[in-house]
Amino acid sequence: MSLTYSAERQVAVAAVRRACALTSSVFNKLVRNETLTKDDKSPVTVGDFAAQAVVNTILSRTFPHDPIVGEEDSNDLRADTGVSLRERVVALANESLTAPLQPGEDESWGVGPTQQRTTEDLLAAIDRGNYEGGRSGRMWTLDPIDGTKGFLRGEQYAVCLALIVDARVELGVIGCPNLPSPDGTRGAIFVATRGHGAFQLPLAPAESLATDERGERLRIPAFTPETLNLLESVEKAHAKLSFNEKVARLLGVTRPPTRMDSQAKYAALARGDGGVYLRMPVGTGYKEKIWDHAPGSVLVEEAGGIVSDSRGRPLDFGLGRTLGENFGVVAAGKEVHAKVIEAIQRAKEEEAKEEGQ
Ligand SMILES: Nc1ncnc2c1ncn2[C@@H]1O[C@H](COP(=O)(O)O)[C@@H](O)[C@H]1OP(=O)(O)O
Ligand SMILES: [Mg+2]
Ligand SMILES: [Mg+2]
Ligand SMILES: [Mg+2]
Repeated sequence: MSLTYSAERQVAVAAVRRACALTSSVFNKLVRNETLTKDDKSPVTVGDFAAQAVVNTILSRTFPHDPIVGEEDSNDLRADTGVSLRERVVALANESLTAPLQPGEDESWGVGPTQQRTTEDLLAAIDRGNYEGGRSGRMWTLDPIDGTKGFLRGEQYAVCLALIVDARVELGVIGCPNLPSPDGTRGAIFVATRGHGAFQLPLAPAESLATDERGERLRIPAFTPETLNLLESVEKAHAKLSFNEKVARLLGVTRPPTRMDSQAKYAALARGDGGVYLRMPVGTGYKEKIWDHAPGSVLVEEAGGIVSDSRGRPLDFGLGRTLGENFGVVAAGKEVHAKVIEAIQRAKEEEAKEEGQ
């Protein structure tokens, strides 16, 4: 029987919940000059930095020896001579960390409010995320705001955390503050432990909720070509959407794709809102990051699906901070997955013919 990782699950869920509350409140107050552009031209906000400081601080209290592969680092904040960005991050992180005990939190796992931290403590906490990754041992991987562009548009984004042991993802937690539910509310948290299923929990649990709540179990349903549709990026620079169109046609898909930012796509797939997550490289040599796929992959696998690259090879989380040689990502229920891999081959042949003309 596989390990249940109960302590890790409790701590990870609590950390993601606190970070989601933080990012939601930041969005409502965000001003233009609280966003920086990183060297790779992608945006990062005070919310990304503060959420990474909060999650890493919470993880490090219970698991002080676990390394963390986090997306952000503190270099730009330290270099910020205007002080304002840095101080905003510190204030936001402290507000989140010192907030009273939340429903669903269990102090016996070392989860709950902490003391105020200094600026240096919090910058160091962000930099706990600088682990290079690798094939052996335990490590966490964190994307404090996955889909920053979606976050800035007020659309989908996710706070994503996973525990990887010997290159295998054992636990994944995805907080989606803006994901709509059929009952008209917004926000949900998704949790999967390898061998123990995928679950959806309320983002803000009711006061009465027991601390060992398991939530609603998720299973990917069966699809026909009529009910199937693709889940894909909003940003054209992140995935080759013209290729997705070919694959959809070859699969006989008639419904339009659902475009959403972030690993909310994996969450939607796990609960049956869309049948295929397809992400093909745009050809710029960008290497996918482990924090962009680790929690989503265990969630979909535990909901009965398969996650691979576009050639059908498993994603390799043991190569460092990136997925290395994996080419694209395909996630879907078992039957659909095999058909998608086949359709990708045919779409590639079509593309080669078109280019040869
Ligand atoms: N050039 C790129 N190609 C593919 N993905 C990228 C690229 N630049 C950033 N990303 C990351 O892709 C993910 C978003 O993909 P999607 O379009 O599916 O939402 C994010 O993790 C985003 O980082 P970030 O976490 O900084 O938002
Ligand atoms: Mg980013
Ligand atoms: Mg990301
Ligand atoms: Mg991010």
